[in-house]
This record gives sequence, C-alpha cells and structure tokens, in this order.
Amino acid sequence: MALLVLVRHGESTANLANVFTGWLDVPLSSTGEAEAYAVADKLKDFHFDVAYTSTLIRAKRTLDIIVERAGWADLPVHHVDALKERMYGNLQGLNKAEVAIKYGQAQVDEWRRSYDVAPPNGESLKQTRARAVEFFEAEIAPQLRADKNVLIVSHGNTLRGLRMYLEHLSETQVVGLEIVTGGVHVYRFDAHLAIVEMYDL
Ligand SMILES: O=C(O)[C@H](O)COP(=O)(O)O
Repeated sequence: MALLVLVRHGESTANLANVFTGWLDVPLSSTGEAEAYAVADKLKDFHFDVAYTSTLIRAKRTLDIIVERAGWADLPVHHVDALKERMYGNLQGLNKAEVAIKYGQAQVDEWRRSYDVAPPNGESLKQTRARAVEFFEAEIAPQLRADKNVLIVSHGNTLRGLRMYLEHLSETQVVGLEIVTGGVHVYRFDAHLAIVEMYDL
C-alpha cells in the first residue's frame, strides 16, 4: 500500500505577525523551526521514496530540517512551483486583522476561505487547487500507483486544495478545513488510489 504524507510548513515569521503571505518568501520563525523538528520526530520511522516541496523558503527549510533530523540524506527532493501557496495578490504583506477592520470580517473570510472568490489580483482556492492537482496527477499519482511512498511539504491553501481533491470534499466542506503549521496528514492508498487509511499524526 502506497503512503502519501502531506505536511504544512512550520510557522513563518509572517504567520507569527498575522500577515497575508502567499508568494512572499519569508523564513520560518523559531517556533516554525521547532515544529519542523517535531514533524521529523513523528515521521522518522516511515520510509519515503521521494519528497516534494514548493520553491518557497518556509517549505524548503521545513523539509530540510525533516530530512536532516530523520537522517534521510539519500532521499530525492524536488522543489516545484505548483506546490507554492495560493497567490494572495494585493493582500500580500498586509496584516489580516487590519484588513478585517478596513473591509469587514465577512469580506476577509470570503477572500480567505471561499472556494472560487479570488482576492484582488490573487488566486482563488479553485485556481490553487487546479495547479496543485494537475501536478499531482502528472507526477505523484503514477508513483503512488507504482507503490512508492511520497512526502509532500507544502502550504495551507495548496494542501486544502489537494485534500479537497483526494478526499472528495465539497465546496462547503472545504470552507471549514483548517490545516495547522507543522500539521501532518497521512494516507495509505490501494493500487487504484482509493484511500485505505487516513489520519492526522
Ligand atoms: O499565505 C498565508 O497568509 C498563509 O500561509 C495562509 O493564509 P490563510 O490561512 O489566511 O489562507
């Protein structure tokens, strides 16, 4: 049974400052580094054939910490743009609470959690999901069908899109799906990519 593990990067300095981040390339906070070490400790007894992360520093650093701490020096690692966070457009760099004061909490909730409303000049979850799923089908699914074990370290909204796809969640269900920094979600699939087992670690 193939294994797929989805990890959200550790807390970033922008998460800590409650700032819309998207494609801003910010580092992990010290809490985020500690979260990455904790992920490594949870995963150290797993075996992976390949790992993927985004091209953003917070995700790459999270995976680097995991690989180093778990002692997986030979694990092939790929950095891909398709796994980057949702592009948050004009909201990037703005404080989430200040944006809520200016535009109202309902508008901010819609920008952050609706399925197909994009923030100004940014991506909707629907668009983020589309690019992540396209990559998943092209690169990841064939490996899972071949019984390879895959680790993905990515971002909150990218992972929400992937989980919506893999778990057949509705547009309403995905609104309530929150993924914490350092969160670990494990799937085991059969050869037809049906989910046999799924849990948070
Ligand atoms: O890009 C961001 O600001 C975060 O990584 C995810 O933000 P959200 O939970 O506000 O969508």
